[in-house]
Parts: sequence; C-alpha cells; structure tokens
Amino acid sequence: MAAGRHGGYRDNEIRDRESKFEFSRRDFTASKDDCERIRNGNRDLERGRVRDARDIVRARQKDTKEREGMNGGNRVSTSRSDSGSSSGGAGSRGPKRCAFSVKAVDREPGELSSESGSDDAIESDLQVKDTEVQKVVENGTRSPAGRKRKFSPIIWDRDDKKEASRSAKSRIATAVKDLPPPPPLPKVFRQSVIPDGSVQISPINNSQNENPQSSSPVKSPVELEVVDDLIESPVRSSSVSPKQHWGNEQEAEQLEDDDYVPTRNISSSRWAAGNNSPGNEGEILDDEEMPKRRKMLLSKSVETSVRNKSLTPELGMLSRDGSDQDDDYMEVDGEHNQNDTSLSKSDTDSEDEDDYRQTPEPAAPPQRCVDMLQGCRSVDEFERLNKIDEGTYGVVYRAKDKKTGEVVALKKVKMEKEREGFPLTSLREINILLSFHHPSIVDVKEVVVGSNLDSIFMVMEYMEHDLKGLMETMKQPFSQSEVKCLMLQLLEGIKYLHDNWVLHRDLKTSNLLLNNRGEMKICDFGLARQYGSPLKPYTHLVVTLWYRAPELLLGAKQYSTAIDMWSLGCIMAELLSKEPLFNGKTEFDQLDKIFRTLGTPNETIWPGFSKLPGVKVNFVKHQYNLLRKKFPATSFTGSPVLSDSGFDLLNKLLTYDPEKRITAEAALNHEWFHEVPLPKSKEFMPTFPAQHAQDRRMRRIMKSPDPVEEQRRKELQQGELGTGGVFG
Ligand SMILES: Nc1ncnc2c1ncn2[C@@H]1O[C@H](COP(=O)(O)OP(=O)(O)OP(=O)(O)O)[C@@H](O)[C@H]1O
Repeated sequence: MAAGRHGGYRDNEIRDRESKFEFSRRDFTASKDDCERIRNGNRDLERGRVRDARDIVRARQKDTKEREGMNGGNRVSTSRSDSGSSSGGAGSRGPKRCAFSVKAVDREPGELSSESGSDDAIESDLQVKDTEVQKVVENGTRSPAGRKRKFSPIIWDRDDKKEASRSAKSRIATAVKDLPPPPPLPKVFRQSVIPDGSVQISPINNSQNENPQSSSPVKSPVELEVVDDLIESPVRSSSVSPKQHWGNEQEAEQLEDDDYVPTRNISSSRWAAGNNSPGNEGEILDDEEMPKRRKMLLSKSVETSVRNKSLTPELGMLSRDGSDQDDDYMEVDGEHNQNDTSLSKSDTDSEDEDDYRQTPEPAAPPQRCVDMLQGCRSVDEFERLNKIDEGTYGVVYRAKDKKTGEVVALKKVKMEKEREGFPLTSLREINILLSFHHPSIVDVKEVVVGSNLDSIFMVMEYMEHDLKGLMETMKQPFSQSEVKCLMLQLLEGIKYLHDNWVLHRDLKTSNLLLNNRGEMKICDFGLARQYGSPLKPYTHLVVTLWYRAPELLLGAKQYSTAIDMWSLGCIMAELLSKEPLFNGKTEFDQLDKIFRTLGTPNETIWPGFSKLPGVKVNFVKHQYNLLRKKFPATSFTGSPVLSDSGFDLLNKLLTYDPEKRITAEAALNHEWFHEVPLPKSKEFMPTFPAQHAQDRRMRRIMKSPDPVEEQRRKELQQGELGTGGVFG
C-alpha cells in the first residue's frame, strides 16, 4: 500500500513527483517539439506515451553527452554478454524472471552514495576522488564484506546554502566529479574497465562467480529506466509485428510515423537463448521456448540505461534549486497540495532545463535495444476469482492459473491516471520484487500482460490476509508469542532489505501479508528505494502518517534505515494491542500524539533535534514517557502486557534519535525473542478464515478511522474507482 492516497495526503503527491511526474517533466524539457505539443494540448494518451518514451531516451542521451563532456569523457556503460539463465543469482528462479534491464545504481535523481553513518563521513564521501571510484571499478565485484552495509547509511538532501549559491554548471561538474562510489551492485554483476575508460557492468555467470556469497538473494538486475521500453518495445520489435502480438493496430500505425526507430529485439535480453550476440538481433522465441521463459523480457539497451543512470545525481542536485529550497514542512504541507504543479516543476525545471534548450538535440543514436513483452504470458491464462483490494497504483485480484490451477494474486498496474507513461512507482516495485527473494518478502512469480500495452500484471503468491484487515476481524490481539513470531519474520525481511541497500519506506500493517501457514511477508514496494544516496527535498514525506518516523515528520533532510525501524516499532505496538499506536490525522497531530506518549524530545536525548526544520513550531513540552502505561508488565484492565525485555525492544524501536534507534540486526538478537514465552513457530500460528470473496478494501474502508481510507470511501461513493472487463 502506498503511503498516501488521494487528495488528503501528500504522500501520494510525493510518489507522483518522485516517480513519473518529475521524471516526465525532465523529459519534456528535452524536446521543443514536445513542449509545443503540450502547449497545444495535443496529448493523445497512447501516442503521447510512445513519444514521451522516445523523448526520455533523447533527453538522457543529451544528458549523457553533457555529462561525458564534463566528466572528461568518462562514461559508464554496461554490457550483458551472457544468457540470463546464469545471472539471476537465485538458482533456477533466474531464467523465469523477467529482466528489467541492467542497472548499475538504482539512483534517484540527486542520490549519491554514502557508506558511512556519520555526517562527516557523508561529506567525505562526497569528496571521494575519481581514483576511489576507479578502485571499486577495478576490483570488479566487491568483496562480500564490501557489499554489505557496515554502517547506517543515510539518505540526505543536499540543500546546504553553499550549494544553493553555486551555479548550476559548477554543481553539475562537481557532482559528476565527486560522485562517491555507488551502493553495491546486485551480486550478479561484475564491473570492469574497458579500454576506452568506460565502466562495464555485466552479469556474472554462476560458474564465473567467485563471490562466496553467490547465493546472493538478488535474483536479477534492477533497472528502473525501462519506461521507454515498456511503451515502445512491443511495437518496435523488428521481428514481430505489434499487430500480431497485441492487436493494437492504431498504435502500430502511429508508430510508423515516428522518426526514431531503435532496433529492439529480444536477443539482447539476458533471458534470450544464450546467444545474444549482436548478430542474433531479431531472434524470435518459438512457441515452445516462450512459456519456458515466460517472464517479461524487459531488458533494454544496456549502454543507454547505465549512462542514463549515471546522469541522475546531477539532475537531482539541480532540482534542489527549486522553490522548495527552504521548505518548512509545516507550511509546505498546504503548498504541496495546492501548488503541486509548480513544485513539481521546480523539482526539475531549473537550470537543467535551460541547459537542455541550449544544447542542440542530439540525433538519437541507434542502440541495442530489446523487445520486452514478447515473453510474457497473457493475463487470459488466468481465471479471475475476485478482486482483493484496490490501491492508488494497483488493483489486486485473486486469480487461478488455468494451466496449473494455482491460486495467485494479480496486481494490475493502474494506468488510468498516468499521462506520462508507465508509472515509475510500479516499475520500482516490479524491479525490487523480481530482484529480491526472501521468505519474508512477497514473491512475484512473473509479469503478464493484458490485451493492450497498458495492462501489466504482477503475478504474486497469494496471501490470505493482510495484517490490517486481519486485526480488524480479530476479537483478541495476537499473544506475545505470536507477536514474536510475526516480528521475527518482519525483522528478517527488513534486515534483508537493508543489507541489500533498500529502504521500504512504507511499512504498515496493510502492507504485511499473512497466509494460513503462519508466514508473514512484506508487500508494496512502490516507495522502496536504494539508499546510501541523497534524495530530493520532499522525500522526507514518505511513509504513511501513522508509521512515519519523527525525523521525517520534522522535515529531516537526512534519513536512513531507521525510518523503517520506527515503523516496525509502531507495528509491534499495534500487533500487541490491535490498535494503531499513533493515529494522527495531520502531521502536526501525529507529532503531538507521539510527544504525548513518548515525551517531547530535546537536544539532550536527540542531538540535532532543535535544528530540524519542523522544530520551529512550538510543541507542548511533555515531560514523561508514558509508553509503559500503554504496555504494562501486568494488567487487570485488559491492556496488552509486555515483559520488561519486550518493552525494552519497543522502546529501542521507538527511540527518537535515529542514530540510536535499534537496527534490524540488533533487534533480531534482542533477548525478548529468547525469553518465555518463546516465539510461536509458524506451524502453530492460528489460522483465520480466508475472506476470499471479500474485497478487503471495502471491508477496511467501512471500518477504518484512517483518513486515507476515509478519502477512498469518498472516492468510491463518487464512483471513481470502477473497473471494467475481467481484470479491470
Ligand atoms: N500477494 C498478495 N496476496 C494477497 N493479497 C495481496 C497481495 N498483494 C497485495 N494484496 C492486497 O492488496 C492490497 C493492496 O496491495 P498493494 O499495497 O500492493 O497495492 P497498492 O496499489 O500499492 O496500494 P496503495 O494504494 O496502498 O499503495 C494489500 O493491502 C493486500 O490486502
């Protein structure tokens, strides 16, 4: 579930800005034609998407040129020289996975990496020399120790005054020059330097992988920049007519007009039949081969993609110059709602836009591109059973695989509100879920397509419940031993994510799924990010309000894995009491509720607190921590009881100072899990009647006091959320 939904919450806007909107605005700046087209209101949806996708490519190519110029010709490129079957890193799962193309560093615009937990170290990271980058590169794959996060890396926003006063160009140049080493690549990649000085990143065959951690959980490369591929690829296949495959004649005709026709073919995909030399472009999988591979072939031109990736930091830095430079979160709240467009514009339409305009648009170079969707099965191969839930970005169905009879969850990526192409939020989610494999993370089995290009479905393992819906139907809260079982699974999943440089950023009970085998899994990775890099100024507005860490609520420009740990504290309390711990209605109310329970923080317990932007607001000073009253050691009033060590863990999860907040690893080793009552084993967890036929959303929104759900109810009443067809 996403942080915010419609209207009432800025989280939703944040998602938009972080994903397609910001992305697309930047892309629009690349082409005067497109600007013109927008001005004229010529925004035919399908055509627009295809064109936008092409513009994305162009804009990035332009970025690349500029960057290369500034970066002394140093260029990052990737190559994929082996077949996909060997590079997934998840054993037999690999070949079935769709590959969303190679990505060296899944960076947000503006992200740089930090491998240190201290601010000083961050600064010094920023000063990292080219030689250090080179060293990482020359070492090829990092050592296991090098890959693993040693300190608490921090996501931060670079908005210091000095930086604001620098010219855009010097900032770009500095950013390019001083880029710290990126977060580690998924272990399936190797980096090497090729003679022209480029960094080459290529998948590693299992047989070649000398890394002792070859059982890397990372199954496939992560690449977010497949927007263009997703849109263009099927119709641009050099081998297979779009009409044959998708029956989208109109789009095919439109595309014939297009001046830019990159060669796309599935042989460039890592899942292509082990022979992906350029000479084999145009290979078509035969009917027998297709089901075997059956995952989306979402690879793209690897050179383009990695070069594009390398561009994002400086673009993000430029975006810091926007009007949100000095944002006061309390005031910005309203502004974000009201001035969404202008703020979004400011995120991207700064000097970089001018730069785009000043630079002649480069001819789109032919790239090795791939067709992505050909290997996907059709959603028609599933029988729809019922709708489970509908979120901002997806509709989730229960469905049955007609061939195997397996019951699955199908999450359809919502496209109706997307004007600028395939939603980046969904791409992030698909990529992360395809890349990661862990018992505590919901498994995406494959991606299937609907009858037109806009329909993309994630096929996930079906989970009978989400914790939010489940707790609403339970008469009693979970027992301590059950909470321990659930918390252990949750902590394992979070540790796995954090070890792999990913923040979930939207942990809450509705994003925790439970099946009738006592297994708990984390879902909804739409807000998840690789971390170790600075993000844009508004990204402190992630995480649904009730589970949002105080540093985010107070507008901190730096945040880290600790934000997920705070959410876990809120979830632990909720599991014990069956009630949300802090159910604020606004950010101010949320902080007020936190301060009333835990006491108002101060400089002593949280150094740096008083400098946080939101602390300008005068909060009532609550002196005492009353949390123990809510979770006493013994109770005659029905309050949830919690042992001393359990309370210690809860306190450590809800520690104000993010630097001192407990990590997932330390929490897993906490003594609470070793004292009686011991954690219940999964097999002995209670089972609950599956409410298959119920739309969880309907059930939830009728009951929930969550203002987000309230908003949904209104929308439902207004009939906004209708869907048509078998799968919407
Ligand atoms: N694999 C699954 N099995 C069963 N139910 C699922 C599964 N995945 C998601 N759901 C249900 O669908 C709901 C919405 O899923 P999800 O949060 O991924 O969608 P979303 O569009 O991102 O929602 P939001 O608007 O909250 O972001 C979940 O709360 C859960 O109830």
